[in-house]
Amino acid sequence: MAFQQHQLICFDESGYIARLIDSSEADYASVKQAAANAETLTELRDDQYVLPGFIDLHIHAPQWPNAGLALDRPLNEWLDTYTFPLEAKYRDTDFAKLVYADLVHELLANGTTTALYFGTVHNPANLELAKACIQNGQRGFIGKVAMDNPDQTPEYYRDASAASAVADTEQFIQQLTELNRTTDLKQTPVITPRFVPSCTPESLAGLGDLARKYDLPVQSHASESDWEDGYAREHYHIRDAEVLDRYGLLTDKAVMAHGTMLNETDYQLFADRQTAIAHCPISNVYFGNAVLPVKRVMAHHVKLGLGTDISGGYSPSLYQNIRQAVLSSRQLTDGVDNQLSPINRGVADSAIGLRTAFYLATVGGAESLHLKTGRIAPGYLADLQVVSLSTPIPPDSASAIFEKLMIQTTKHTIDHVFVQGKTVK
Ligand SMILES: Nc1nc2[nH]cnc2c(=O)[nH]1
Repeated sequence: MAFQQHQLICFDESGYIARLIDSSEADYASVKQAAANAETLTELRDDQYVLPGFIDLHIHAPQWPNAGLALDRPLNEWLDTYTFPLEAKYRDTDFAKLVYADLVHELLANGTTTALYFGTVHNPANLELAKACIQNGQRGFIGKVAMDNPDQTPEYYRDASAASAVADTEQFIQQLTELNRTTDLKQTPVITPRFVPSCTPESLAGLGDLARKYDLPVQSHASESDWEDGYAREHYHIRDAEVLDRYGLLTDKAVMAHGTMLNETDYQLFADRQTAIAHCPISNVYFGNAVLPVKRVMAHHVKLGLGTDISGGYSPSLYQNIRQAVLSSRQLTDGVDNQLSPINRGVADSAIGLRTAFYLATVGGAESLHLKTGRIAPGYLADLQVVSLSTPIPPDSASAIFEKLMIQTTKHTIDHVFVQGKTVK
């Protein structure tokens, strides 16, 4: 990660970064003047900094109205009590339109330029999410949620059968392909079995086939909580990750959320399949039953990004999740039971720093989605955020500026956001 001062970042017509021009280069002044003349120059103040836009690698769009509410039950009870009743409301497309416009706007305001979304079972509502992304200027990866297991889903909110879960997923792929003809900001359909407990073996198999047929990304949850981890062992007699793999769902374009209870064998499987994990550190405090050992996962060369997991996580800000990723990793290192001796209390050498957490929110997410974004470099998408740092005494080094930005940025100090070269905030 490098800090550069007084550079021009030039965008091309397709929204990519064409060139970075240092102030020592011969044409710096002339290129800057030409941009000023064409009224395409954005000039920054001394207290403003450019960062790559963030990639939210796991978010449930329909749960936005519940963000900050109802986190008092374990995962399976929380789904039944709070989450499924809310998601069922998206059969009303007007309700979906209202919520999704607000959510996409909020994420962009927080510097999130790409998001990997779970929708609901309802395709008209999922299409509204895609339209909200296009209208507000965000790159969305969007999944029609598949959940057809009558033992684990309520009658009022489930796919009627495995066949209809798969057919509706295929319909959504086609609908999004059609919608994409109207825009340069392509929205990507994602194969989305909710998680192993919500699905029958038949729907998991059908969705694995669709992922292969269309070569599309896949998203689901993996070994989040003792309960989910135990469900696979009880019902399939293998581990959760192995169930997903059995049905062709661990691909190099797959992103599995949480993974807090994955073991070393699972990490190796993820690495072999080049499947990514979406780390959701705020949500994991509530439902994860453990801290994801980010360093250990990265040592296995598993791709890893950062997600808000609205509304299991309460904040739409990846800055907040960057901070929590660091905090949780420090508690993992030290341990939390003060009755134990320091040597037995934690998992040594688990702490990560802000740079690693920032990497997850940018490059880690981008690589998980095979996107040329997350870096400020020629050939990368111009997905950027301009943040300001108000401080009476300016920090005296690039690393101090970076640290303060990571800890103190709120949506109110994010001044501009660009997606694919276009201003969206
Ligand atoms: N955190 C979280 N975990 C899940 N597992 C299955 N569905 C969900 C969900 O909506 N949120």
